[in-house]
Amino acid sequence: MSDLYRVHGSENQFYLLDQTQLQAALTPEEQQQLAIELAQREHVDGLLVVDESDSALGKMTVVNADGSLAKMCGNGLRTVARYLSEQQHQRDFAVTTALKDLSVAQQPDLAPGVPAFAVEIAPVSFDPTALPFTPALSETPIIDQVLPALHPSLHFTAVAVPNPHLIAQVTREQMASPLLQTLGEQLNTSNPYFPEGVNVSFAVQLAPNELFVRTYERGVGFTNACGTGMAATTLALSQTKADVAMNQLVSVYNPGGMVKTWVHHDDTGFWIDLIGNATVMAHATIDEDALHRGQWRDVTIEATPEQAAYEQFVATLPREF
Ligand SMILES: N[C@@H](CCC[C@H](N)C(=O)O)C(=O)O
Repeated sequence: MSDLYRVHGSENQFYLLDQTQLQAALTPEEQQQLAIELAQREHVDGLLVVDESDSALGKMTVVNADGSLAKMCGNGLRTVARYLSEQQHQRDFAVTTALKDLSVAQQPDLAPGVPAFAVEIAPVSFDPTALPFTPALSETPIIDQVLPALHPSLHFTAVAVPNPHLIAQVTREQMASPLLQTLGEQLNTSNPYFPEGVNVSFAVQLAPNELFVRTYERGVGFTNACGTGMAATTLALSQTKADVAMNQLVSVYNPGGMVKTWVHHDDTGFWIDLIGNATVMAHATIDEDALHRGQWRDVTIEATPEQAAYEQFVATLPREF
């Protein structure tokens, strides 16, 4: 039998599979099939696959709900960090991701029974080829720019962290409107601007260094929270809005809870710390052959007490959305 864990960061939910514990690793096609099956049957946002790494404590691969691969996942990385930390008894280490080994570190619990981790979000690029977006949208980096092809007045910033994000600060009315869904769907189906799709985030400023962010994710659709989206949004607004500061903690609320972000900059460029919960909701056991066939059948799922603790924590948040 093999073990999987249902995990979440800010209710961005995944199944986590440690391939090093299997008799045979899943092929990329099998991982893709399994992610699609899990999204359909268990309504999670994707699959996090843990492998061995030559240069870090472990390696994370992110497979979206539609089977596409993601270059990074901030909420997912916190849960992988917790898994590796408990497995290998370390608190401060690195995890290999698609483009870079990223630093992760255990943090004080957010509340009783709510473990937390900080993860590095990097590398960061505003270069059109890094997202990528086409000259039909803009020939230069998009920073606080009106894009008439997308909307007559919103100011957008596009940044890869390294997965692609398009961000706009909006009013509460715009946040409540269907605009985010319309843009998210337009830019994540065949379109002349973002050939590989893009995560689209809207942000409302609640107070200085306090944001509410909602994201329509590439390969998924609406999520409760997108960790890289909240990190990218803090970075984008810290460059263009006086009310979001670099080198300070920023609170980012989302439909699934809240995280803290911190934007850094030095000679090498930008990076962002993302701090939030890493919750294990359930432990699942399944026959390894079924996993290889992408069949989520005859599974035993046992819930942990952690979700109740998380919901109690969220109930204490001063939420306006
Ligand atoms: N939810 C994630 C981001 C997952 C990847 C995204 N769907 C993509 O394809 O870029 C996060 O917490 O960062």
